[in-house]
Amino acid sequence: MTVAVSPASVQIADSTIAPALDIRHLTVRYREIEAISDVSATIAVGEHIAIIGPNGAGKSTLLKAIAGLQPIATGEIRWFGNTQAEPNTIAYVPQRLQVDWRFPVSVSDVVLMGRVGRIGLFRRPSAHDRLLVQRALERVGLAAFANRQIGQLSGGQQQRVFLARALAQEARLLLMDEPLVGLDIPSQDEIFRALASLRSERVTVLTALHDLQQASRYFDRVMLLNRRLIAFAPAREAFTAMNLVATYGGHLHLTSSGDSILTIADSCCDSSQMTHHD
Ligand SMILES: Nc1ncnc2c1ncn2[C@@H]1O[C@H](COP(=O)(O)OP(=O)(O)OP(=O)(O)O)[C@@H](O)[C@H]1O
Repeated sequence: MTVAVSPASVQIADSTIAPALDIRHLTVRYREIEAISDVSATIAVGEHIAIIGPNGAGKSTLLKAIAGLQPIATGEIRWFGNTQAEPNTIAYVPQRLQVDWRFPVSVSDVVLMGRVGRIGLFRRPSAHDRLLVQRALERVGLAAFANRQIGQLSGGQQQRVFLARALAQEARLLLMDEPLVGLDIPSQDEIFRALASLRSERVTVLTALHDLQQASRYFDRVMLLNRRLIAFAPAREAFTAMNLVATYGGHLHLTSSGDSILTIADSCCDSSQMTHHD
């Protein structure tokens, strides 16, 4: 006997899969400063999300809270349906300036650190671990740099080392805090290529960004954040003049030509000129 599976029953099965992240009424404070206020968002497994907002909007704070590095004041985060984050499943790539690049370790050592959670601190890495390190370096175009000290790399290469570490970790959730700051276009492209290759493995990606054009080109949805969540939608829907003014406030000058071209000069942000062109 054959059993027909209707599209409706397939949908029911799909809807039982827990989202990668379920953030409910999240508020994070540093003493009296409320860095994030009542943020709620549900992110599906495999989605790639750009977090957009001016300096001080709470982008890093949100990423750190999701990484389990920042205590939550009120609200809740569920990771793959669990109320506890499982560290092995999350890779967090901090802002470049937060890393001590003089630390005397090689590129492959840094990438191998991504395996520590899986192999344990005091066990030797296996051939499989080393293979994963090599593959991760190949994926970000750095195989030839495996034995270099990390301080001897360019900014773009250093950022890619941390992406390779996340790949070697085999994380299901990748959090990157402004990975493109200070990188030239080829290095940025290399990072986007590596991120794109994670789609086939359904790795969920959240990246803090300043460039609206890149957000709309490379990400499924964008979060517009300024302490509270202004919008969370595909870029085409989220990047309305009203939402952008709510996000960037008085620092924003909008010019538009037709419906789809926005030019934003934002004196508060690292990038002095941000553009969004369809
Ligand atoms: N460790 C801290 N102690 C006290 N206040 C902090 C701390 N970290 C961040 N803040 C404050 O929290 C708010 C949000 O900061 P956060 O770094 O999350 O913003 P951001 O959007 O990532 O900014 P940027 O684009 O400049 O990195 C800011 O007002 C900031 O000054």
